[in-house]
Amino acid sequence: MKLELDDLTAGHPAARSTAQPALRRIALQVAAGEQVAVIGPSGAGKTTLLQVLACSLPPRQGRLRLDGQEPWRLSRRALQRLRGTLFLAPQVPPLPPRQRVVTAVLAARLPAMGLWDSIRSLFYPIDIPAAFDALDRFDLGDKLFERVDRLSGGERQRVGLARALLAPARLWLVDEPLSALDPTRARQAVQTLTEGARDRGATLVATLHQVDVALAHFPRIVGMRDGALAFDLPAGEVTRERLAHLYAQHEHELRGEVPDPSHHAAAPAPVTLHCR
Ligand SMILES: Nc1ncnc2c1ncn2[C@@H]1O[C@H](COP(=O)(O)OP(=O)(O)OP(=O)(O)O)[C@@H](O)[C@H]1O
Repeated sequence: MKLELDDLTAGHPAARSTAQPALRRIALQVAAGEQVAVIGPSGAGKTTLLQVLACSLPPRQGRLRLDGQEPWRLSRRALQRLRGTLFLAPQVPPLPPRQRVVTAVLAARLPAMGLWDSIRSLFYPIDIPAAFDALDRFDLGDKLFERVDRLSGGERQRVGLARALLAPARLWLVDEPLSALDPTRARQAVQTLTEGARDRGATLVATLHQVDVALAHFPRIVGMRDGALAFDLPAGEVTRERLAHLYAQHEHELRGEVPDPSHHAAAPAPVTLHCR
């Protein structure tokens, strides 16, 4: 799916009237099948950007187009259909606690199911092998029939991500997918996500606090700060200086070892910035 944001401003309905908009005059184009990581300090507007792309928050000004269509000009039914082709993985996946993992994962397919199959799948999982496959790619095959409330936070987060592999979506919007994962699992998870999106030809936009993971796995990096785009660059051009500027006064949020691509010739040791 192709994304176009044109001079787009957006804010949350519950925000104070004196607060500046969470997104200010964003201009961004993402080609179908592209993979983009959005980084920036807390409060930069990363989640809000995903909410706008997921058509859950309308722009106040400017224009959003998904595959050339302006979602907020569509009929309610057409908007619903369009939403069925988007997959949003929020920071905390909304998994019903008493549900079995298999049912929770297969729920990702609901947008493509008829009413009867949707109801039936809540009681009799329709495609258990596919659920196992998706979970197994996140190293969770043994949790297939476990209840959601018996999983750890990191396991729940990976179940939420496994849903992407089953969703009938052309756009994956993944909000801070690694917050509950240790570094090894985080790298595996992001690898599975990027491969899964590539295999399906889906566009992938992920917000990430782990800058090193973003630079290692995503070809394009968008830096946000104070609701605006700070930069939009190939990963190889995101230097330590740019990151220092992006995270100025928020240095404690910069996580991971960030190699400086501008000094590759001198082959320096990676510089550890800070860990939260
Ligand atoms: N539901 C809400 N109601 C009112 N204001 C909100 C709401 N959600 C976010 N905001 C405000 O919008 C701005 C951007 O928040 P957003 O969650 O998009 O940032 P973020 O970059 O995703 O932060 P984090 O990295 O901490 O998740 C912040 O100033 C925040 O206070």
